[in-house]
This record gives sequence, C-alpha cells and structure tokens, in this order.
Amino acid sequence: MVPRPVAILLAGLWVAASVALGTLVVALGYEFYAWQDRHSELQDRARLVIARAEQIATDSRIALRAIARLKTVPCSPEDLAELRIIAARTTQVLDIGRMHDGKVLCDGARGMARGTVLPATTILRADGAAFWPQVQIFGDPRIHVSALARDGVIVFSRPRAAGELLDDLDRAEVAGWTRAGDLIFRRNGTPGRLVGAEHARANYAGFWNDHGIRSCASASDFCVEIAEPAPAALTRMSTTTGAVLLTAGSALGFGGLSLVWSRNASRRSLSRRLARAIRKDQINVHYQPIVRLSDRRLVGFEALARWHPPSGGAIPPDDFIPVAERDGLLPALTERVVSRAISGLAPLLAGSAEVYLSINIGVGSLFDPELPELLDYHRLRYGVDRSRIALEITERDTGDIERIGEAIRSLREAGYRVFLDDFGTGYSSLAYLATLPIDTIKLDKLFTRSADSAFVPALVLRQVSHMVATLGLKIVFEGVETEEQAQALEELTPGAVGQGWLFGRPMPAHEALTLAFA
Ligand SMILES: Nc1nc2c(ncn2[C@@H]2O[C@H](COP(=O)(O)O[C@H]3[C@@H](O)[C@H](n4cnc5c(=O)[nH]c(N)nc54)O[C@@H]3COP(=O)(O)O)[C@@H](O)[C@H]2O)c(=O)[nH]1
Repeated sequence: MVPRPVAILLAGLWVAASVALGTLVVALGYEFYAWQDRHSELQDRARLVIARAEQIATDSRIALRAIARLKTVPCSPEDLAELRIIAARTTQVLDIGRMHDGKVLCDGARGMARGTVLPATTILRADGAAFWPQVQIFGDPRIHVSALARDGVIVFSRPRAAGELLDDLDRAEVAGWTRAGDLIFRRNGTPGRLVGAEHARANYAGFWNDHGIRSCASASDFCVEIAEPAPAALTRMSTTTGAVLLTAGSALGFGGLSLVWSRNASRRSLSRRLARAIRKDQINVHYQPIVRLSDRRLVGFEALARWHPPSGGAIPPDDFIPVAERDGLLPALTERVVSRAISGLAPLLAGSAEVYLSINIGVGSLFDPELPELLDYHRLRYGVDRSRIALEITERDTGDIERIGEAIRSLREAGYRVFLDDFGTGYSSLAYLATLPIDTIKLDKLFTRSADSAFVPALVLRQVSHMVATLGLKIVFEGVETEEQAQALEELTPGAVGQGWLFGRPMPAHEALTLAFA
C-alpha cells in the first residue's frame, strides 16, 4: 500500500503531467495549423503577383504585335490615334510611344515628346527588348512608369503593378526579378538578400523556419519571392484563445493518459484474476464434437477452455488466452485444461471407441519441458493411450519454426497426434506445412464458410484440400455451420472430418459423454 502523502503527490504529478502533455500537443497542433495557414496565404499572394506579371507581359506582347502591323507614318496624328486605341484595348498597358536612338519621339497620350532621353537600362532581355522597371519619363518627377522597348516602339505600364499586390505585407521582405537575377522591385530587408547568388533556389521554407515563398512565371521572365519571419503563433494569440487551448489541452492530456492508465489497469487486473482462477481451478473445459462428414460419425472432441468467474458472466478464450500467453500463465493454464479435459472424458477415452480428444497447446506450452510429463501424468491416471490424444498447435507468433518442429517431432514419436490449428490465418502459413512434422491440419473457418460459394476463399480451399491430399495429410474443416457447407466439403475432400455448430456447439463433459455413448 502506498502511503497517503506519496499517493497524493503521485496523483498531483499525474494530473500535472497530463495537463502539460495535452497542452503541449494542442499547442504544437495550433502552431502547425497557424504556420500552414499563413504559408498557404503567402503562396496564394505569390500566385496573384505572378498572374499580374504574366498579364502585363501578355498585354505588352499583344501591343507590340499590333503596332508592327500598322501602316501609318510613325508619330503622325493617325499613328498616335492608333497607339491610343491599341493601349486602350489592353488592361495593363498605359501608353505606347515611338522611339529612336534611345529617345522617345512621341506617345499616344501626350503626342510629340520632343525627344525625351531614356536612362541606360541594365535589363536587356533575350528577345532584344530593353526593360526599365521604374523610370521617370514624362518630364514630371511625380510620374513614374515601367517601360519595355523593342524595334522602335516603347510600351508603358504602371510601375510595380505586380509588386503592389504585396504592399500590405508589413513584416515581409518581397522582391521581384528576372530569371537572370535582375531586380524588378524590392521592399524591406537588406538589398540583395533575396535576389542574387541565391536566386536559383527553390522554395526553402520548412516548419519552424521563416516562410520563404519563391515562384517564377511560366510564360514570362519574372520571379517573385516573399520572405516573412514566422514568430511563434502562441505568442500572438489572444487570452481567450489561450484559455480555450489550455482547457482543450488539459482535457485531452487528462483523457488520454486516463485511457492508457485504465486500459493497463484492466489488463493487469484481468491477468491477476486469471492467475487466481487458474490457482483456484476455476477454468473449466467444454467439448466440441468432431465428425466424419460422409456419415456424421463422431471421431473426436476438441477441449475448449471456459472461464465463468464466480462474480458472474463469462470471459471468452479470445480475451484471456492472449493475456495468459503474454504474462507467462499459459503453462499453468494448459496444465489445468489437460487435467480437466482428460478427466472429463476419461470413460470415453479409456474405452474401446476410436474417439480422440484434441487439446489446444499454445507455443508457450509446447516449449515447456514438463509438457510430456504432464500429459503422461494425467492420461496414465485414467488409463488413456497416447494415440487417443491430439495436440492442436496454434502459432500466434512468427516464432522459431525449427524449435517448434523439434517439439512436435518428439511428441509424435511418443505417439500423440499433432494438428496444426487455424491453418490459413496470419501465422500458420505454407512454410509451416512444408516444414513441420504434423499429421493433420485444421482449416480455419474463413475458408470453410466459403465452401458452397464461388468467392476467392473457396478457390484457396480447393487448392489447400488438393495440396493436403498430395502431402498425405489429413484435414479437419473448422466452423461448419450449414448442411450445404458440409456437403460441399465432403465432395471436395471425401473422407474429411469437420467441426462446427452444425454438428454441435462446445458442451460440458456429461453432455459430450451422452452424445458419444448414444
Ligand atoms: N491455448 C489454448 N487456446 C484455447 C484453449 N481453449 C480455447 N482456445 C482458443 O481460443 C480461441 C477461441 O475459442 P472459442 O471461443 O472456444 O471458440 C472455438 C469454438 O467455439 C469456435 N467454433 C467452433 N465451431 C464454430 C462454428 O461453427 N462457427 C463459429 N463462428 N465458431 C465456431 O471456434 C473456436 C475453436 O477454434 P479452434 O481452436 O481453432 O478449433 C480459439 O482459437 C481456441 O483455439 C485452450 O485451452 N488453450
């Protein structure tokens, strides 16, 4: 018994750990969600900027192509009118002009420009076009434009028409550039940090890092980058959100740990109760008949463990056998089952009727060096011959097949029959059939049930039956529930035996004896 102060301290630590763990999980979830949310928002922004840049490029191309088709005298009133019309037909081009020798001669909006000289540009594109991301050109320092010139034509658009879509990102460094690394626009941050040696880098953001979105247009020579620090979302959340997170985290942590604890506690308690039931000989055995399919003659009984705790109800073997296997209780359980199983059917087994008793032996018991002695002790008490006992081996582990083989060989040499149980399920595989010295396989219910159908298990059933016959083994079909299944199985494997609810459910010893002696 743990002293009360220690128990209180442990309970306090338990609650604190639950709350801390749950809160951490919820906080990490929140952080990840907030990061993802912002990241996809920034990606959407980058897509918008790219779309705008592509539209400017397309509009400029359309304008240049249209002007190339004009037959008007450059800078004539008709020509200027055409330039205005072409610009008006686009959404992104502001104005179009004619130029010569680096000078703008005229443009649609202002007419004759009296030879405005353009500054030198560093951006020369592969198609021979020159590009000015931002230039003051109409003699008015308040007017800046972006300009693209080729073949004596210059197309003006709004400067930073794409970059302005990022103007509200206060904390972000943003930049747009050509694939060659020439800067088109930049805001915030150290000049050259985003563009330059690193301009070929792909998106570089990862969880916990700053956001780093880098994207290039497919139809124009334009790339954009957005770099934004990602401070922990938790430091920015409101008190209400914090309170909700803390409550949710505490509930989650407490609920989760309580669930783990209660599952472990119930397993521990099942194991303790099982150990006590074995000690107090409260594990009973029921017998299920095994019959020859052709004439339904009884050939054997399978002993199946039953646990009815004195407190009421029944705990199924599928629940307590795995616990026995896991907690090393299987040898003790097998000892009780062997004792009960043989004594219960002793009058039948010691007699002359050729009926056998099959007993389940898990691998944990198969390796028990005392198993042969245990079997001999109980059978000799009642004068039962070894040939009247079959041992059903169930392998629930991928275990040591050679060791299993040795154990089976020595039991068979001693005169016991050995059945391979649940054949066709998880672990009981073809490798076992080829390696283990067994004389009978018990084919799992899954296949038996398909006997009168055309489903895939039915095909497997046919192949396995054929293979078993070829290997000179015998077969017991498990889980026969209908007359149709029994007939189909008998046709498939003449002389086979079966077990299932059609022939009888597991029953207590006195009913089994009545059935056998009827
Ligand atoms: N190591 C040991 N394992 C044991 C022991 N006793 C039982 N077991 C294993 O537990 C599993 C479940 O057994 P149980 O709930 O007793 O179910 C058996 C039959 O009742 C059931 N069955 C039989 N016929 C039918 C049927 O027509 N339909 C249907 N749905 N179920 C049927 O099958 C179980 C027998 O299976 P098997 O042993 O494979 O022949 C089970 O794996 C037992 O092996 C024990 O003492 N030790």
